[in-house]
Amino acid sequence: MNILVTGGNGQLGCSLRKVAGMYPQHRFVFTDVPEADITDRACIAALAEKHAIDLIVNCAAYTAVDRAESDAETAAKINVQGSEVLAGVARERGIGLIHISTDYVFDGESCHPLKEDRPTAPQGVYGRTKLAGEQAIEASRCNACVIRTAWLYSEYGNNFVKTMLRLGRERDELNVVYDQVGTPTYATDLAHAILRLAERGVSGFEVYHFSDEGAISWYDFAKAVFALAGIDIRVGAIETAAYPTPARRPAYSVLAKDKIREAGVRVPYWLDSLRECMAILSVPTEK
Ligand SMILES: NC(=O)C1=CN([C@@H]2O[C@H](COP(=O)(O)OP(=O)(O)OC[C@H]3O[C@@H](n4cnc5c(N)ncnc54)[C@H](OP(=O)(O)O)[C@@H]3O)[C@@H](O)[C@H]2O)C=CC1
Ligand SMILES: Cc1cn([C@H]2C[C@H](O)[C@@H](COP(=O)(O)OP(=O)(O)O[C@H]3O[C@@H](C)C(=O)[C@@H](O)[C@H]3O)O2)c(=O)[nH]c1=O
Repeated sequence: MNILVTGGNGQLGCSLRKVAGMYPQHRFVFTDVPEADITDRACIAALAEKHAIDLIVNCAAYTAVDRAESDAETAAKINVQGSEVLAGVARERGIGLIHISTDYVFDGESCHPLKEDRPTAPQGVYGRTKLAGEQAIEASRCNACVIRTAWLYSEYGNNFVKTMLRLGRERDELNVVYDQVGTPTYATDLAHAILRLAERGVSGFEVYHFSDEGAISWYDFAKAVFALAGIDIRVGAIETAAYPTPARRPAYSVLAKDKIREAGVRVPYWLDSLRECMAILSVPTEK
């Protein structure tokens, strides 16, 4: 398959680049804003034509959850219009689209793992624009698969693990919320999940949930990062009210993985994957 990856310089895009060599049967075309702005339909259509693309994997998004609250227009342009453009090109050319969405489409009121058909109710601009992106793809009637994931981290880009490592070097103590529960996802695991679904073929419109396995709070996640990194820091467990942010976040967003597991996707335990990522992060990289 010829696979066009958009948002290829983000953390998921970089993770796909890392694993691409393990899938020599496919030819990957990695792009980001300069070569393929997903809001530019002519550009995406031309790339699809030039590289005889069979499948688009969209890793591009506006992911600044708090900033989105005061920059809804940009968030909507990328997360909604961008999705519409990709779906339009996929529909026109009869090719597939794998699109990534988020646990933040849910309100967090459940206390059971969330299945794909659970009613959505995003609490902030980021979640609302991601949900509208999903809906635009479904409405286009292209062959598409939406994978909702959560708490993504990796050795690339910006994420909670790297923030904790930075704060751990700078401070002696830190407070982290313990009343928001979810599951971290190593972007490498998601990259493999995407390619597994790609190989099964994308037809109709399907939503899948994928995160790593388990359920923890951000506090537990921070503690695990510090323990694995050997960082000695006092970490206070606080409630969300004590850590005010512009965007509201779901209190519970553990995703049920039964459907994606039935599709043949492996779901690693969150701590095993965190160990894998931390081993890479602590290896000094050459300039
Ligand atoms: N990060 C997380 O915790 C989670 C992410 N997700 C979803 O997973 C997907 C991947 O996220 P992640 O890798 O973390 O995101 P990143 O923010 O790391 O990467 C997104 C990439 O998209 C690029 N981009 C932005 N606008 C455009 C555009 N108009 N055209 C093309 N590329 C563009 C960004 O470029 P630039 O940096 O220059 O803006 C960046 O390289 C997203 O759909 C996100 O919503 C879901 C759950 C959790
Ligand atoms: C840095 C920090 C954060 N927190 C809290 C704030 C928040 O409730 C929680 C997570 O913090 P962050 O802002 O790093 O994470 P956030 O940007 O909310 O992460 C989200 O990103 C988007 C893109 C998604 O799709 C989600 O799945 C999720 O991964 O931890 C603390 O309590 N103490 C701290 O020192």
